[in-house]
Amino acid sequence: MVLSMWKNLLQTTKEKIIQQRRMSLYSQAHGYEEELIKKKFQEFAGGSINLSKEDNGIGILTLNNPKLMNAFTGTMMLELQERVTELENWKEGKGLIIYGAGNTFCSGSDLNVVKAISNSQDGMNMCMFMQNTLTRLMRLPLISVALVQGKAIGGGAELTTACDFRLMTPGSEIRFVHKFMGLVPGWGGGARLMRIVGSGAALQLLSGAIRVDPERALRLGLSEETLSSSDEAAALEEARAWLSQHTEGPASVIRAAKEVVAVGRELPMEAALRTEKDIFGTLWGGPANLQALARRPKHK
Ligand SMILES: CC[C@H](C(=O)O)C(=O)SCCNC(=O)CCNC(=O)[C@H](O)C(C)(C)COP(=O)(O)OP(=O)(O)OC[C@H]1O[C@@H](n2cnc3c(N)ncnc32)[C@H](O)[C@@H]1OP(=O)(O)O
Repeated sequence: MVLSMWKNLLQTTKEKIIQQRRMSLYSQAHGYEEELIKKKFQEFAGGSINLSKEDNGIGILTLNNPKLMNAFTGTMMLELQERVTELENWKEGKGLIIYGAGNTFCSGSDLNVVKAISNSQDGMNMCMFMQNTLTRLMRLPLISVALVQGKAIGGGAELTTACDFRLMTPGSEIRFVHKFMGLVPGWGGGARLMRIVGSGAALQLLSGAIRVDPERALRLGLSEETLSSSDEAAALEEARAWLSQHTEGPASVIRAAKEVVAVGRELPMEAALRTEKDIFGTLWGGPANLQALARRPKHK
């Protein structure tokens, strides 16, 4: 009787944590009209967002619009939301690599779309749609990596900040060009950049639209490593190898490690501690814990 009660409590705790983390940032209460903007996005087709979920728990998400440097069309924004929902429901997932087709990352919104939605209502709905989607991406219980080859420009630069880590190839560049558009980041990239590199560096990168090459990115803590190859296939293999050192082990444990850091990143201290306690409770005495105790591992 006690065991089944314990299992039910654990399942409820897990579901509670997941549900809380999945709630969208914006709803109608914020004036957000999701169905309206989704309908508008449908008018701007082109490109795709492809997701491959592998048996080893690593997902590969490809931004696929190489003719336009992987700029986001309207349907690509819709597909990104669909892929994030798929990833939220992938219980075996441990890691995610996001990269662009054609040896370049992403040049932000398709400027043809930007021109067509330059009115306030559409612009604000696009902003809230992409902030909702990228916040959910950031909160996925997977360790995520943006593999930056070529250019990550504007919204593309913002997308890199929604990942836990960035890996860059020689000659690649992250650049927040928003000021040249008479804008500031709208996909949440300003708030996330500040938390990654600090307010001073974030303000310099935004106000100066500074070209961040791999060396500068390492200095700022914006990139973890500069890969050795610029070639698409080789760079992807290097990124897989880098990620695999962080995703080896049971999915339940890897996913919980990301959750603990994600709540620590976002919640006030006492709420983060209480949520960490809940996450700890989902693992204590669980299969991975009991198997480890049976093995009595030595960490020499
Ligand atoms: C909140 C996000 C924000 C918003 O939504 O308001 C944005 O992200 S706005 C968009 C910000 N992005 C840009 O301003 C990037 C514009 N593009 C470039 O600066 C360059 O294309 C660059 C640096 C990415 C690459 O330059 P390169 O010389 O290597 O290539 P091309 O410029 O010849 O580009 C090839 C081809 O792609 C088209 N292209 C590139 N980026 C976009 C884009 N964002 N939207 C639409 N089309 C884009 C470019 O026009 C070329 O096509 P072609 O038919 O040959 O002219």
